[in-house]
Amino acid sequence: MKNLELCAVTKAFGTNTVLDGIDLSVSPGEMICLIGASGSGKSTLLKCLNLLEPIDDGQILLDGQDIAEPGLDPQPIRQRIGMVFQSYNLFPHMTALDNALLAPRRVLRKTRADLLPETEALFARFGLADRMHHYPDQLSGGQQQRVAIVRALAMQPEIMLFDEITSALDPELVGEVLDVLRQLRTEGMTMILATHEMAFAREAADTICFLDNGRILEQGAPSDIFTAPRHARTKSFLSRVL
Ligand SMILES: Nc1ncnc2c1ncn2[C@@H]1O[C@H](COP(=O)(O)OP(=O)(O)OP(=O)(O)O)[C@@H](O)[C@H]1O
Repeated sequence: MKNLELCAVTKAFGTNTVLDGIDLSVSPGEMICLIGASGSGKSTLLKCLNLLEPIDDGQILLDGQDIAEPGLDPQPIRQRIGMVFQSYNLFPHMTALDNALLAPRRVLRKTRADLLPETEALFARFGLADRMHHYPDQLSGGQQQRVAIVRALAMQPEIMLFDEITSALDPELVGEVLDVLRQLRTEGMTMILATHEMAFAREAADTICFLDNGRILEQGAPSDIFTAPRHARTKSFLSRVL
């Protein structure tokens, strides 16, 4: 059973068609890397899945339910599909722990005491046990991004979306954030990420989707896409970035 299915998803900003009939099936535990040139629609696709952008046509089926139907309350869906952005967006006046507790307290309506054991365990799992009580400006960029991931995981999502989460980091901090993704993958989290980290995509993804002008031009195992791309445009993109 596929748990997320996109059928002919279309999205335009004015006359600019940014997603042009995207079909994509996402299996439980699968890691999909979206690759493609700047402006090809990767971020917009992730935002549509998180209901931050409405789609114009098509369906987004989560366990068979069309979550893109106008008028649906996005909140319960966002609980199930978490998203992490390039900018960590942590509240500067709150500790890392309080940042992570905020949404579950409000949305899941659980008390701090109820949430503490599992949230502390999340910090520990991602090597942040000694940083929980620090404020964002006391943390490195890599640590802040890992806190942002922990904050999203605290909502116990079934699917995680990551939008260029290492792009703002100094090169020496990228590895620690990619390690979190590797760990989530071994734990069976379903993930879709937009990334320019080709080496990581090649090593860690189950499926690579190459986006070109709002279309998935080709998709497949990294070994196929990276070694024998079928389309000239994929080839040309890879020759520029590898
Ligand atoms: N809110 C918006 N309003 C108007 N146009 C937008 C908006 N968001 C994105 N676009 C346009 O949609 C297209 C796709 O942008 P998108 O950010 O999805 O690409 P991307 O593949 O993620 O690029 P990058 O790798 O640079 O992040 C671009 O032409 C962009 O200018």
